[in-house]
Amino acid sequence: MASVRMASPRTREPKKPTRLERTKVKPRPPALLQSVKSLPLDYRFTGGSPSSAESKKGEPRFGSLNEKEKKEKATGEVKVEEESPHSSKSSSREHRPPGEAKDLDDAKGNVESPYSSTTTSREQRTSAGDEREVRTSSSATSKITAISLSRSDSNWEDTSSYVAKKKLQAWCQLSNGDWVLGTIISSSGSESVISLPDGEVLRLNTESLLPSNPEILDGVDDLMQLSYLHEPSVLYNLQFRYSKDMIYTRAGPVLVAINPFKKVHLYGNEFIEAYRNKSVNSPHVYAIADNAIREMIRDEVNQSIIISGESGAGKTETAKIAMQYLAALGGGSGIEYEILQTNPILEAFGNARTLRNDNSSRFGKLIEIHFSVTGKISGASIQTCKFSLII
Ligand SMILES: Nc1ncnc2c1ncn2[C@@H]1O[C@H](COP(=O)(O)OP(=O)(O)OP(=O)(O)O)[C@@H](O)[C@H]1O
Repeated sequence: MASVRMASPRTREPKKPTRLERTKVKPRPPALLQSVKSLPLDYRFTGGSPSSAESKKGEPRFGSLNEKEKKEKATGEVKVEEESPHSSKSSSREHRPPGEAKDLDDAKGNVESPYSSTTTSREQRTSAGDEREVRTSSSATSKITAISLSRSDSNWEDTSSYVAKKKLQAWCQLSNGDWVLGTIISSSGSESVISLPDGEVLRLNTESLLPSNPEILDGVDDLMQLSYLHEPSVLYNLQFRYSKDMIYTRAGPVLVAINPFKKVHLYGNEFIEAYRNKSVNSPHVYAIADNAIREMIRDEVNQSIIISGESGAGKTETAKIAMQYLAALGGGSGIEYEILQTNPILEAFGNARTLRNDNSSRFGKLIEIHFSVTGKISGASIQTCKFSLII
């Protein structure tokens, strides 16, 4: 027996998007990046890894690009649990990544994607089985708190000094919390003079500057690839990708998703086939679901996918997307269609409009999808629960 569990619990969150507005990340000079609000000053982010933004030839492309951008470059059970404690954080920038968006353009037949939110996923394994957690958070205005790093705890002093001496670009945080990428003009002693994109020149403590990653790392699909992992670098990378409709980014085993609040060409049969055939390796919910079902069949161990995030982050939609993939791979008997059709019924009775989400789930869900030995869906069960926190 094996099972894959998908859960989307809400985490506590402030009532309104406040932190995101505090961090402003400005794109590199050549890039069309816009300043992005980030977490409060007392927050620090640490990112994951880099990944090439460019998609491989022959692979379906993810994310839609405008013309200008184009030019630029067994036996088991699957449990789907959905709750919705609002708690995911994320911030967004208006930087746009080059690679994955192109994949989306090439992908045709993504007619089935009414989704447009961001999500984050994690993978956890237990002795009883594999467990994955997916955290979702609202788009550009959400905050990313999963990875935090305090400056005081970091050892950027030496690096900052080097950056200052080389007159390289560095991140500096303004009094309002916004992050700005500036160019170091000079550095003497503990002070550095930095020029901001808007022409403003500031004299700051050299130690307060954070080194920027080389441009070649802009838009990497895994935050782990970033040379410098700190709040502005993570925010910059996420915003860069988001601007290219690349809403999914890896942070090691975790999948970070930014809610686009619009239709993105990332879903549909063509993408499902692409991930099923392993012809594409871009971060995606499909990839998470694919790994879960493959490991379930291979190891005969139940799998869990946990989706978490604040209200409106896209947990419910992400769960649907994952179920869509599982149904496509394990379907055939027709029961998968019935399972998918439970969503509108549950939402009709259990959803309500809130300040944060017009279609907010007012209950938690644990969906179990059972598979036969051959890997086909044999049944499912859905459990609901109340939320202790109602916003
Ligand atoms: N992948 C996506 N692509 C496009 N839009 C999305 C996507 N995910 C979410 N959205 C949009 O965001 C809205 C909120 O998403 P969703 O209801 O899934 O959030 P939630 O985290 O479940 O919220 P709550 O906890 O309040 O139930 C959706 O109605 C949809 O318009």
